[in-house]
Parts: sequence; structure tokens; C-alpha cells
Amino acid sequence: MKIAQLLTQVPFYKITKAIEHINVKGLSMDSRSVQPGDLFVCIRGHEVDGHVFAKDAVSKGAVVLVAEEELDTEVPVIIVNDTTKVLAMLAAAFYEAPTESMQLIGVTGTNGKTSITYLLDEIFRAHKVTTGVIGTIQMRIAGASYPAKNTTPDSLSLQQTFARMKEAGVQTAIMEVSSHALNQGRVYGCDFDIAIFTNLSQDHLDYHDNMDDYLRAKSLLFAQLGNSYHMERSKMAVINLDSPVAGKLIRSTAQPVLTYGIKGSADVKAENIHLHEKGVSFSLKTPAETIEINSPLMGLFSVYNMLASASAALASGVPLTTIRHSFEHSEGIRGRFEPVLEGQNFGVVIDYAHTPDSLENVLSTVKEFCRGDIHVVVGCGGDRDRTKRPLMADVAMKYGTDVIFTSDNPRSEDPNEILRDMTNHLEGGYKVIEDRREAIRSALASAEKGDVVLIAGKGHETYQEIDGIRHDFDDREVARELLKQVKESQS
Ligand SMILES: CC(=O)N[C@H]1[C@@H](OP(=O)(O)OP(=O)(O)OC[C@H]2O[C@@H](n3ccc(=O)[nH]c3=O)[C@H](O)[C@@H]2O)O[C@H](CO)[C@@H](O)[C@@H]1O[C@H](C)C(=O)N[C@@H](C)C(=O)N[C@H](CCC(=O)O)C(=O)O
Ligand SMILES: Nc1ncnc2c1ncn2[C@@H]1O[C@H](COP(=O)(O)OP(=O)(O)OP(=O)(O)O)[C@@H](O)[C@H]1O
Ligand SMILES: N[C@H](CCC[C@H](N)C(=O)O)C(=O)O
Ligand SMILES: [Mg+2]
Repeated sequence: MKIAQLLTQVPFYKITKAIEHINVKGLSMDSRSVQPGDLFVCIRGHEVDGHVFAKDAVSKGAVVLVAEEELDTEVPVIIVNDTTKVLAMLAAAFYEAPTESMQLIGVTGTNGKTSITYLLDEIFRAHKVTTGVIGTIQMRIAGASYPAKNTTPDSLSLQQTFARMKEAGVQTAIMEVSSHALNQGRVYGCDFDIAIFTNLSQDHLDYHDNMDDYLRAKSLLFAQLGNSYHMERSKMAVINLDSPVAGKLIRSTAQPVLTYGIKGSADVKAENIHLHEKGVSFSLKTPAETIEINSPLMGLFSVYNMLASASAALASGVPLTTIRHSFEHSEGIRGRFEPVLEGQNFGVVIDYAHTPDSLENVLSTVKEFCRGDIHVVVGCGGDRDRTKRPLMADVAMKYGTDVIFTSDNPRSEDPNEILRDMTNHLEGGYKVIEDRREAIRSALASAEKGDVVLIAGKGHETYQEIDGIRHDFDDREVARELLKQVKESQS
């Protein structure tokens, strides 16, 4: 692509040498993967400053650089004041603004993002729409799955993914938008049609200075909504009115707002909620009509996820009967309140709860139906928010009759240090078993008829990350395997 065509998207810049003749073959933000003919963008990262790799990028064939400072190099440098935002603009331009030719729904909030994207995917597919999904578990393009490195990819991979979606005929793309992504401008350059807010509770205080800073990052999605030249489709912010920060988010967007909730006077409401052992039922009330929902999804938090999904689907013109059909036939979400059934006489549930609030939601749901003891296996991730560790331990102790603290991706940290952070303030009444397999074995071995074993924190994950190495580990497989062993030893 001609450089002049790319630069039409960049408002202010200074050029060190003539560039008109340059034809850009590709974009890169990582010197390790530069190809001849690439434009290389220097990003100041969390770990390193990409400007130091400029020479390396040029030696691999980069023909032009985008930087925030003058660089000693033979190729032209385009100097801008924010390379991160410029990378996102260039990426959107290079891939011909793919999000402008599809509907784009972004979901943000501490918990529920993956769940809502999956519910929306089921609804839109039932409505015969070709979908794309980007998020924690994987990327899906028109039915085919691809691995995901981050919940929200960097702006370059993201625009490339949208281009692939466009080519595959995707009509609606549904994506999770993490606070890290918003803070790092990964979604700058995306033309969102609908932005959904789930909830805000403590997480990621290793990255954000405090909860206000975390909220500010989340609010960027709503501030960005409608910030594109392409305004053919109407925009909508979908906001959980029961969240204490709803007002702040409503004020952060200039677009129309559709609220959902249970407690207040939301536009889309759930009434007559009945939580039971096999799912939930409730009346879904919209400004136009009311419909009865019976879903196999468990817990009050699932009602919130269904309300958010229903609101976004309604705003997209999907009939309420299609929405109901999807909720009633939902396949559930991998690693989210997922039962493991091997013929045992107690319940085993795998769940991705890795924040105090999500653990509270899941355990309160278990408590509602469990007639026996509650066994909890849980740990906290290394190199992540340390202040949530004692809070998660408190929640486990509040509900569990048999609590086993264990490892969950210690990463570069000493697993025992993490376990000490979780338990230092506790007086006793729990077990610490660092090896996660042994922790699960202990819980399953002591479970009796009518009990429930909750294995929390890793959900769909298929690894245990220790010292930068990902070892195969899948809570669901381990639980299945150990349940078979328990059964064999009993027969
Ligand atoms: C802390 C954090 O968010 N880091 C993200 C960030 O990387 P970074 O700022 O550390 O990058 P860096 O290593 O300093 O490198 C800076 C620049 O130099 C370049 N470089 C680097 C080395 C080299 O040899 N050559 C080179 O050119 C890099 O390509 C980059 O452009 O930008 C990268 C590209 O977008 C991300 O992949 C990376 O996510 C890391 C892997 C990560 O673990 N992030 C987590 C915390 C995260 O983002 N999580 C959220 C979900 C959280 C949730 O909702 O629960 C997510 O969206 O996944
Ligand atoms: N609406 C909700 N409110 C509170 N907790 C929820 C909600 N939905 C799901 N959860 C809990 O949070 C866990 C994570 O859910 P989900 O994966 O949908 O969230 P997420 O926002 O995508 O998380 P991540 O930030 O890790 O991507 C679930 O396993 C469940 O325990
Ligand atoms: N997206 C989250 C996932 C946490 C999952 C948990 N298993 C952990 O490793 O802490 C994060 O990267 O913080
Ligand atoms: Mg997610």
C-alpha cells in the first residue's frame, strides 16, 4: 500500500526524509517478526521500549519507521506523539477499516465478558447471522476456531483478524474488551456499534493504580462509541443499571443508552426470578413485551449475563422469541459453572472464578442447592493483583466446609509466597496443597453423597504456568481422571 494512503489516517506527524516513493508491504510492532518492506512502529511497552529495536527492524528490511523521537537510521522516520494510537490507525487503514463493514459489539467489565460473548454468538447464529468472536477462550471466525494469546489482541493482530472475518463473510463480530486493551489503545481504530458494560469489582490492581483508574479505562469503550466517520448504523451503549458505577458510564458516552438490571427501573428487566438446581427461570421484560425464560444456565449472575445479551440482541433487531430459544438451548460455556459427571454421587463444578466477586457469585449459587458439604479448591495467579489474594481466601472460607488452597499459574512467583498471601490472616480450618492435582484429589477423596466440589480459577485453561513454562493441566480432565480412580478404588 502507498504510504501516502496510510498516512491520510494520521493527523499530525513530522517526517525526517522523503517518503512518497515508499510502498508498504506490511506493518510490524515486533522487530522479531519484521519482513522486508514492512513499516515498523516503535511502541513504549510495559517491559521494554520498542524504540531500541528500530535498528534491528531496519536490518531485517523495515523500509520506514514510526517513532516518538528522532532515530539514528538510514530509513525515513515518521515522528508522532503517540505511536500506540497511530499503530491502531495505521492497522485499520492497512486492512481497509474492516469493522466498518460489519456490526461490532464490544463487551467490557470485570466479570461476565466471555459468557456474554458466547451467549450473543448463540443468539446471532440462531438468527442466521455469520459471526466472529474474539476473547479469552479462543477466536472464532465463521465457525472455525483459532487460539488466543490475550483476551483482547494488540491493535495490529486485531485489525488483521477483522480483515479475515470480513473475508469469511462475518456480519456480526462480538469481542471482549479488557481494561488492559483499553488502556493500551488496542481497540482504538475499531468502529463499535454496541458497547456493553457488565460490572466492576476488584481485579488487576497490579496494573491499574486504583479502582478509579480501572473504571476510567473501562469508560474509554463508551467514550469511543460512535467516534468514527462511519455512522450509517445507529450506536448503543448497553449498561448494567444495578452497578454502582452505571451513572458514570452513562455520562461517559454521547450515544443512546439501553439499561438492564434487576433492582431498579432498567429498560430491560428480569422479574419473578427463580434460581433452581437445573438453571434459572424469570420474566424478561422489555419496553415492548414480556416473555418467560427457562434456561439451564446457573445462578443470578447468569441472569445478568442473559439480560446484557438480550439487550444487545434486541438493539440489533433480533426477535425476542429467537433470544428465548437461544437461552433455553444454551450449550453452556466451557469452564464456566461446568459440571463434571463421571457417575459419582456428589457434584463437581469447574469454574473460572478468579476474582473475589466471581468466587462469591459462584459459591453463593452452589450454597443455594448443596445439601451436603462444600469443598473448594482455589488458588490465585502469580504476577497479578496481590491484594485480591486474602479477599478470595475469605470468600472460600465463608462458604467452604473443606477449603483447599492451591496453585493457579504461579508464573514467576514462588507458589508458597502466593499461598502465604492468601492465608496469612487466617486462623486455620483450611488445607494448603501446593500441587493442584493433589489438591483436587484431596477434595474428591473426601467428598460424600450430596456434597459439591468447586474447582475454581482456571475454567477452560489447559495449562499451569510455572516460571514462564506452560505445563499441560486441565482441571476438567484431571477431575475426570481422578473421579475414575476414586470409583475404581471403591469397587
Ligand atoms: C502488561 C501487558 O498488558 N502487556 C501487554 C503489552 O506488552 P508489553 O507492553 O509488555 O510489551 P513489551 O514487551 O514491553 O514490548 C514493547 C514493544 O517492543 C516490541 N519488541 C519487544 C521485544 C523485541 O525483541 N522486539 C520488539 O520489537 C514489542 O513487540 C512491543 O511492540 O502489549 C502486548 C501486545 O499488545 C500484550 O501481548 C502484552 O500482554 C501480556 C502478554 C499480558 O500478559 N497481558 C495481560 C495482563 C493482559 O493484557 N490481560 C488482558 C485480560 C485481563 C482480564 O480481563 O482478565 C488481556 O486482554 O489479555
Ligand atoms: N455477570 C457476572 N457477574 C459476576 N460474576 C460472573 C458473571 N458472569 C460470570 N461470572 C463469574 O466470573 C467467572 C468468569 O466469567 P467470564 O469468563 O465470563 O468473565 P470475563 O469477564 O470474561 O473474565 P476475564 O476478565 O478473565 O476474561 C465465571 O466463571 C463466573 O464465576
Ligand atoms: N485474564 C486473567 C485470567 C486469570 C486466570 C487465572 N487462572 C490466573 O492465572 O490468574 C488474567 O490474566 O489476569
Ligand atoms: Mg474473558
